[in-house]
Amino acid sequence: MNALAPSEFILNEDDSIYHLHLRPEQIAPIIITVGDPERVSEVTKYFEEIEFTVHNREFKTQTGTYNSKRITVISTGIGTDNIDIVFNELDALVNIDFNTKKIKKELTSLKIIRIGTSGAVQPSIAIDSFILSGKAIGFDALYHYYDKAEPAGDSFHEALLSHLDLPADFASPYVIDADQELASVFMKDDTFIKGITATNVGFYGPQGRVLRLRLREKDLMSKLSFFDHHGKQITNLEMETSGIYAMSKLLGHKAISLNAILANRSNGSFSQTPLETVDLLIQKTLTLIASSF
Ligand SMILES: O=P(O)(O)O[C@H]1O[C@H](CO)[C@@H](O)[C@H]1O
Ligand SMILES: O=c1cc[nH]c(=O)[nH]1
Repeated sequence: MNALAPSEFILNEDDSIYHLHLRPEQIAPIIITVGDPERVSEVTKYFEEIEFTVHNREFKTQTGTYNSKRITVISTGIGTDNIDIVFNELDALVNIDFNTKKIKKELTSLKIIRIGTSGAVQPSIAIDSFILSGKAIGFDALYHYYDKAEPAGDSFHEALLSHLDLPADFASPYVIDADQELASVFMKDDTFIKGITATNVGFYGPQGRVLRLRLREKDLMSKLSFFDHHGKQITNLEMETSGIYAMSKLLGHKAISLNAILANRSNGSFSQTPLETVDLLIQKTLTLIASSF
């Protein structure tokens, strides 16, 4: 194959990749993603060693060692548009040769774990609990831009589309599963609830929040909470998981998303201890990584 053109595979003057500002040797095989750049050091404060800190725009990265395992922690900022950048560039860091600018023959598969915050849509899900997204429903359009082998008719997806019956000018929601192997490692800890996560394209209107603007699809939140396909219900809302699952599936990486439930939209409540809840999820995640990989 030809070398990738400088307009497609973009390197900075120091030969780091365009947005993340990272070089291939700076990436570990285990990646933790967080939304908030401030959360990166909340994870790495538990590391024995931090090799470096690189920060460009919303993308802050630290690689270090926890319990002798090399781990990279990176912030994605908010939204699946950022996920497109982070995942293409993380993949390029391991699967494109930075000298020849060609795709490597032997591809590397990363283990990727998101530690995020989220709002529950079912009344039974307690504030400050933890959900592992077994499936993600993408209300964003990211997955539609990439060529893929279409899955054979999935009855869950078909039932969801017909239940939601969205206007034709909304993106058509897509559904992608978590990596089963990684999910089973984390489900060994019975504090995780296995859920179905809706990833929305905004925090306000797209998640049914009304401040000053009125909504077009006024009953979208109740449609999400009442959807039931043979006992499978949508549990929570956030803004990155579908993109993470889509890009990981397309690129051959293994991903799971862990959600600290800070809001419950069905009863209007919000966590009294958001920082402590996220910290507990961080500690649980690091312990499971250390004991399982
Ligand atoms: O806490 P993070 O990881 O950013 O996740 C959630 O919080 C943000 C909204 O407040 C969105 O990014 C949503 O996905
Ligand atoms: O309600 C919530 C809480 C956290 N993150 C979201 O995207 N929504």
